[in-house]
Amino acid sequence: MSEQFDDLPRTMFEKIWDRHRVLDREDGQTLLYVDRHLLHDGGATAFDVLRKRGVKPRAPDRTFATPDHYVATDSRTIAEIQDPRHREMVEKLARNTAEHGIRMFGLGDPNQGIIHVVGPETGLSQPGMLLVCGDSHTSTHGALGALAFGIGSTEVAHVLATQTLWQRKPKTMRITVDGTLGDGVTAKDVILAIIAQISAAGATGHVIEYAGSVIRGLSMEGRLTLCNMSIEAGGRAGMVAPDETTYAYIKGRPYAPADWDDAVARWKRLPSDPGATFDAEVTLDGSAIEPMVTWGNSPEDALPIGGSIPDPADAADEERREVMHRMLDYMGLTAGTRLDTLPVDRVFIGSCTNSRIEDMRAAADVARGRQVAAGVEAWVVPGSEPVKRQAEAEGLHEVFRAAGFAWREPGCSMCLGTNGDIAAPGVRVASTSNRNFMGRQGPGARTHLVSPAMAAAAAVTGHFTDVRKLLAGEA
Ligand SMILES: CC(C)[C@H](C(=O)O)[C@@H](O)C(=O)O
Ligand code: SF4
Repeated sequence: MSEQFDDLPRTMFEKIWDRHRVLDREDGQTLLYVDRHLLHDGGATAFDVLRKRGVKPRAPDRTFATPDHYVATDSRTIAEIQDPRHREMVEKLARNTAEHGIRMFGLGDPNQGIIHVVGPETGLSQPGMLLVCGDSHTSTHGALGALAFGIGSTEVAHVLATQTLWQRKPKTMRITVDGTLGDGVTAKDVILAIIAQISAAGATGHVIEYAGSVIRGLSMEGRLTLCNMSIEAGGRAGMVAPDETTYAYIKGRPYAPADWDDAVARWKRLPSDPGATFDAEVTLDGSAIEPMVTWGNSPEDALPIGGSIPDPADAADEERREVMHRMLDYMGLTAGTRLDTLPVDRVFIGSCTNSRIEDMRAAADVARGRQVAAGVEAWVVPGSEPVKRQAEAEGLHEVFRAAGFAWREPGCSMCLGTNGDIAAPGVRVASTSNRNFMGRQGPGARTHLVSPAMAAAAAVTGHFTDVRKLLAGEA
C-alpha cells in the first residue's frame, strides 16, 4: 500500500499510518488496522454493546487487559476490595475477558499493573505498531516508536468487533529538545517545560515526534514519561524513534517478537527520513530546563522550583485573569509566594507517568537516610508487579519504609482516586501523576505535579524543595 510513497521522505508517523491504512473514505476518514488493543477496568460498557448486538471480539489474541483504576492498593485480591462498586468493575473485566478468551493480567498475576506500564513492560507495545486503548494516556506507548492513542468507549466496541478504527489523519509536530539535562532534571521536568511553553492546547490535532539530543539520551522509562503527557499538551499521540535504547529495553520481554533480528531490521526503517517535513516545529534548550512544579489546575501552569506564584494582575487578558483568580483560590495560594516555601500535606509517587523502576530509584535516592517530615503522609505506589518485585529485590521498599513512606500495591491509586485513594478537601499534594485538574485527587484536593525526585524532596522537607540542593547536600 505504501510502496508508491517510498521515494518521498516520510515522517515516522506517516510510515506507520500508511502501513495500517485499510481504506480512505471521501469525508477524509481512514479505516486503520489495529495491531494491539489494550483494556482496563475503567471501560466496561464496550462488551455490553457487543453482547446486545450478538457480536464477538474479532481478534481476542490481539487484545490484552489488566485491572488498574479500581484495584485496592492495600490488598491484592478481588474479594478484599471493600467498595462493592469498585469490586464489580474489576470482576466485570475478569468476566468479559474470560468469556471471550482475552488474556488478562488480573490481580495476583505477576504482570498486573497500570495498563500503560504493563504494555511496554511485557513487550506487547512495539515499534511500528498501531496500538489503542480506551484511555487518554495511551500516548505513553509511543515512546517505543508505536503509533498509540486513546479512543472513546464507542470506538472500543468498534475495535473489539472489527479490529479496525476510523480516524481522521492528524497533523505532525516535531518537538526538538537539544542540549543536556542538568543533574536532578528529569523527563517529567522536560515535558512540564514543553507544556508550559506551548500550552495545554499547543499540540491539538497533532501527533508529536520528540527529537534532539536530550530525547536520545533519555532511558526508555524517561521516554515513557514524556510520551505519557503528550495528551496534556493536546497531542493526539507522542512518539520517539526507536533506537538501541528501545531494542535493549524490549529484548527478552515475554511478548518480544520471536523473529528478533527481522523485527529489529524492520524497526530500523521506521525513523523519520532525513528531509521529512512536519506541520509544526518546536524547539527547546534542554540545558535551560530546571526541576518544575505546577501551581494551577492545568499542566501548563508549571514553573521552575525557583519561581513564585504568578500574579493574576500580570495576566495577558481578562479571561486569563479570571481563570488565574479561580485557580489560586482553589489551590489556596497567594501571588508572589515562593514555590519552595509551600508546605505539602501528602506526597504521591506513582501513576502511569512516574511509577517505573527508574522513578522508584530516583525517589529512593532522595529518601535514603532521611525522614518524611512530621505531619506529611507519603505514599509510593509502584506501577506494576514487576516494578514492585524489582524495587524490592533492590531493597528500595526498605529505604522507603525506613524513611516513613507507605509502600503500596500496584494500581492507578491517587492519580485519579477511582479506587477510593483520595486526598481530603484542602489537602496539598505533591504528585508525580499527570493531571492537576480541580477535584482530580478528591473534591477540594490541591495537586501539584512534580518529578519523583522532587516529590521525595517535598516529603522529607515538608515543603516543595529544589531537589538539587538535597542531592548536593545543601539542605
Ligand atoms: C478512566 C480513563 C478513561 C481516564 C483516561 O482516559 O485517561 C483515566 O485513566 C484518567 O487518567 O483520567
Ligand atoms: S495512572 Fe492515572 S493517568 Fe494513568 S491510566 Fe491510571 S488514572 Fe489514568
